[in-house]
Amino acid sequence: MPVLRFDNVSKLYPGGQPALSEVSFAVDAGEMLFVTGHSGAGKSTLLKLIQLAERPSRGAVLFDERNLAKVRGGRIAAHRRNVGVVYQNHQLLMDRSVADNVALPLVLRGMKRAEIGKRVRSILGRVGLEARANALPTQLSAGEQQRVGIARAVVAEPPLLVADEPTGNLDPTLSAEIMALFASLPERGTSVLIASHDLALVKRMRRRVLVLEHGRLTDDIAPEDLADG
Ligand SMILES: Nc1ncnc2c1ncn2[C@@H]1O[C@H](COP(=O)(O)OP(=O)(O)OP(=O)(O)O)[C@@H](O)[C@H]1O
Repeated sequence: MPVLRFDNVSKLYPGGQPALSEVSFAVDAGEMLFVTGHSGAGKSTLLKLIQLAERPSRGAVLFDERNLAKVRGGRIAAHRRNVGVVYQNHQLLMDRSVADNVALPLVLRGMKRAEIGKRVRSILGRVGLEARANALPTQLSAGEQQRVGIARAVVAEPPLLVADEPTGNLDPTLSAEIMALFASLPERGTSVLIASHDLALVKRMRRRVLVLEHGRLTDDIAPEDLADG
């Protein structure tokens, strides 16, 4: 069963060209894929619809086959807990330790302290930051800060992780490392959808690629059909 499905989705912002036009695709549980396209193609809008930061003008976004149009009011927060988000500038709390930042989604769920400590240590180990648990984000490099952002997004094991230009501020070596970290997530059951304009980087990952052009989904490329380059 798909974890996420776009069914003929269009999005028009007031006074503008359509940001998305009749977009349809499905994401299976445990799948990792990319959405790529030039600036303004509609990538961020697509991710915002998944997080209910925006609503479609036409068509439906389905999460676990439930139409998100029906998710309103207090249930929006519950939906957002099912979608881990990684931002380009990671949006960490700069006056809180690495461990506190990563613990946040678990604290919001009301988890017991001992369990939170255990989970935070485990995820920091997986992203290679166990020795930096008590550091402040400002004491970390840009790549390490993004690792904290990823750890925070996946610590509660959401069924879906979305990332908007997660390597936008990183050099090519660090970008490849961060992408490899994302690639290790689906085997734990989390589906991963990453928006990036860096087609060369995306192609190297050998995963499914959705291509947006002026809001239209013009290609849905299987890994085996990706050309080198
Ligand atoms: N809040 C908004 N109000 C009006 N127009 C918007 C709004 N957000 C985005 N748009 C327009 O919708 C289109 C798609 O924007 P979107 O941010 O989704 O593209 P993108 O592919 O993520 O671009 P980038 O790579 O530059 O972030 C653009 O023409 C943009 O100007």
